[in-house]
Amino acid sequence: MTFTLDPKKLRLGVNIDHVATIRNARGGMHPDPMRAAHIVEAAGGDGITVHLREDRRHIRDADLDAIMREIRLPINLEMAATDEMLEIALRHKPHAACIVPERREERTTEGGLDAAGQHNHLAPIVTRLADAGIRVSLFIEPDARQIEAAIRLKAPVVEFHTGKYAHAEGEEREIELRRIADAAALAAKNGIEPHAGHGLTFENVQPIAAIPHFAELNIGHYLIGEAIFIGLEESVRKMRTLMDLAR
Ligand SMILES: CC(=O)[C@@H](O)[C@H](O)COP(=O)(O)O
Ligand SMILES: NCC(=O)COP(=O)(O)O
Repeated sequence: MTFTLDPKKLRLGVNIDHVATIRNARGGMHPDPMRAAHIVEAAGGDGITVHLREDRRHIRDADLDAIMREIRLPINLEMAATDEMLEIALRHKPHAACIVPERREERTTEGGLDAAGQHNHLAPIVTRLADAGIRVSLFIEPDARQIEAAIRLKAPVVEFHTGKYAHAEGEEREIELRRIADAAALAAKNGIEPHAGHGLTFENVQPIAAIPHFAELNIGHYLIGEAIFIGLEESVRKMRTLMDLAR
């Protein structure tokens, strides 16, 4: 399926991985990530993000099959740069594939991809995804060296890892925010569409959403956590409103 994206809109991609985390804690089918994807669609989310981890700790292959079959929103598949994940992406042909670093023992994605250090490994993967019509994104740190590597790799999109910003406070947070804003400007100047994500919440999203170059934010863990208290529809709608107010 092809999508026409509104260049003026800051899109909200909702990462539904952690619905599967809760399901997997007990086995069985509840709560179903597909139901979450349908609610996101109804609540005004612009896309669904899933990270099919190598260890399948949350989203599994059958979830991806169902999402690709039934959901009418653009799907952003986060994937490690491995042969297995490349084969899965080429089989499903999602709207976008975001290449992320993965370490089996990490609790969550701890930083950006070393696109500069892994050029030779990443180049054929980026090319094969792009040749299949998949919009390739690289999940990188907001760092000029990594943006230059993305330019060399001809990636049309980068997603800046906002984890350091999300965990910082006071002056340190301001420094991280400036780093992200400068990186977004540099990417945009070089024809790369900047996205951002990781660790974003109702409290910290607005300064990121206010950065004019950003076209998309991908947010998951917090939205699913808040859904326990206010419902998923309200959680997505509230994030959407905060993002719109920041623009
Ligand atoms: C790349 C990234 O930031 C997302 O994949 C998100 O963090 C998903 O959750 P896990 O890190 O728990 O897989
Ligand atoms: N790429 C970031 C993402 O998909 C969501 O990260 P988080 O909001 O779950 O931390």
